[in-house]
Amino acid sequence: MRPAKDFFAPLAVGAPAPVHEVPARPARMIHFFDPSNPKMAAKVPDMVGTVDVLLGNLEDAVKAESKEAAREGLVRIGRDTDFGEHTQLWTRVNALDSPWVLDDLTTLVTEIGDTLDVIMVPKVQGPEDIHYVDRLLAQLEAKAGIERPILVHAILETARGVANVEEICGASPRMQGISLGPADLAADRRMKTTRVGGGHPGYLVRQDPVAGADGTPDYAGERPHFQQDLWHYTIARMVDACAMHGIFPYYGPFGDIKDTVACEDQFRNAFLLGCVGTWTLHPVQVDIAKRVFSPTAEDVAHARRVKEAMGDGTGAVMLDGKMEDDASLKQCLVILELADRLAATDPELAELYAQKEA
Ligand SMILES: CCC(=O)SCCNC(=O)CCNC(=O)[C@H](O)C(C)(C)COP(=O)(O)OP(=O)(O)OC[C@H]1O[C@@H](n2cnc3c(N)ncnc32)[C@H](O)[C@@H]1OP(=O)(O)O
Ligand SMILES: O=CC(=O)O
Ligand SMILES: [Mg+2]
Repeated sequence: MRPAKDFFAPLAVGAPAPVHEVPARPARMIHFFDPSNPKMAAKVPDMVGTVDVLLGNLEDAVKAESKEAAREGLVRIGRDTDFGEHTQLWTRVNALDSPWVLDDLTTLVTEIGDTLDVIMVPKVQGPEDIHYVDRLLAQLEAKAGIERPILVHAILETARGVANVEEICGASPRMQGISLGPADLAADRRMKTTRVGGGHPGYLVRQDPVAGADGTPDYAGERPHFQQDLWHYTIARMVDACAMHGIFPYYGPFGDIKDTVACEDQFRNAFLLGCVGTWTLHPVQVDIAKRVFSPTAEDVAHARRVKEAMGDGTGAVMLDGKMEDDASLKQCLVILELADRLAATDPELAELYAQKEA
């Protein structure tokens, strides 16, 4: 165990000092692209300013024969693209047990380390994986003369990772956040869904049978049933672990690209539970993520009214027939803080929230 006094010490001579607080930069959508795919790569410059995060993916979904081309493509994109003030560049490197990850980390940090904000590490099993990446990044940062630490984001996609999620979140001051990886997690847990995220029509609860004419339960009769969320437990656990450690939770992939309705539902469930963003795999998912992970103008206006009505923040008041008090004010402050942060980088939202105020 690293004692508290050493937690924020750089892990290599010459490496930048770790951050004490993870910067709360908007990351409503982490937009995945394959840097080895010329069509997708060509779209990156035009996406700057339209998405919060562009992520050059090197892991799953990139063919083995294209791993090197993807790495080189990302280096080119990192060097040649102006990401502006508000779009971050992240990468997802290959898994720690793969033959590619050492070259991914070495190449990316030394070639474009000053442009990369966050490195997403897949299939994290426990804090030991983060410790390995932490020390290696410090050595590479020192070698490359990088002045601010590159942050680390873990994907929660193994049963062992879920069991260790609190320790993973607290493993390093580099930890920026965690994403749910429902596809690998389903496989690792031996769940019986073949979908990439989202619900399943078989996972449901059904209303009790009503009594038939003879007073006994009519098991064959019409009984409403409701599909449940397969991912609720894991997302809730991830949100608690992240909140406890002051880092950020994210929903991951929603693979049914054509089902934009269910995608929006899944994103909104994650938003309501505390996630700050999601992955977007296709351009069609970007606006959905932007809409869902930005508070509505109505929510912001309501939060402002509660804040106003609560005066010094203590006591209880009635507003529109509902009780508001110190705790509900805190809920409203979460919305207002998020709205202010997003409005600072998104002029459309700034205008929307200001209009509602007027
Ligand atoms: C499940 C576990 C995980 O690890 S999920 C994370 C890994 N997976 C990914 O990163 C997948 C990323 N997305 C993709 O590969 C593609 O979007 C997939 C799903 C294959 C669909 O591609 P495609 O059949 O070309 O779609 P399309 O014809 O509707 O595309 C229209 C135009 O948009 C482009 N496009 C597609 N996806 C992206 C993207 N992520 N970023 C930027 N551009 C994208 C396509 O190239 C196509 O362009 P054009 O109009 O032909 O010039
Ligand atoms: O990497 C993501 C997943 O769902 O697996
Ligand atoms: Mg995965």
